[in-house]
Amino acid sequence: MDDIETIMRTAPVIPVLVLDDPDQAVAIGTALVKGGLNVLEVTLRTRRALEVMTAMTGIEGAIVGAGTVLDEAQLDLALDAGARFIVSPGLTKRLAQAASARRACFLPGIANASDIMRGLELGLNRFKFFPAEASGGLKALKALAGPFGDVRFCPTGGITLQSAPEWLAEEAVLCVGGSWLVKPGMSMADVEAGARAAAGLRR
Ligand SMILES: O=C(O)C(=O)C[C@H](O)[C@H](O)COP(=O)(O)O
Repeated sequence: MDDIETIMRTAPVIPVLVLDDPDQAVAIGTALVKGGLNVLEVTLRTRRALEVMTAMTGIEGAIVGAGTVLDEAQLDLALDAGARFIVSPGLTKRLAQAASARRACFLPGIANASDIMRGLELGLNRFKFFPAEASGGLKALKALAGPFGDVRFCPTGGITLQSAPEWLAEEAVLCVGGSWLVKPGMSMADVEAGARAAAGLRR
């Protein structure tokens, strides 16, 4: 079975994907994996997101999870559609308990010390730091890492290929997430080249 730490350590960058066409999604996912980014977060923000995710689970080498999971119903739908991990922008007790009951690999979002403490009470210590730049950026992450020495993060929100290295240099950061890897109008060659650049970032 997967665990969230292993998934976070698989690649330095997790592409955050907003896709609505399963065929196009498979092409994009294949290009990302070819470029070296194996962990793919499919946000449940589009009408066909679950279908997209299921289609992408067939890509060889891909570890496909669901993002923007806001409640228990979405958690169940995502897991049933083949999600190997679940990302949420925030952390609620109900969602965390449902994820634990289903033994899901769960990466909830936190933005401050109280969020982290709530997560620790629920047995969690791997979090998405979201929205990373808007919540104070690297300065805030460094400050939060002080009192919570065993906690590790995947900062997401406002991060770019240019800013990713300084985040990844932090011991508390296992990977970063970002939507910059796939933007409308990009060719598959562009997606693959962008993935290769991101996959080459050092931690
Ligand atoms: O949909 C979710 O569940 C989210 O948490 C939001 C995404 O992670 C960010 O939108 C990605 O941030 P950008 O790279 O700045 O676009």
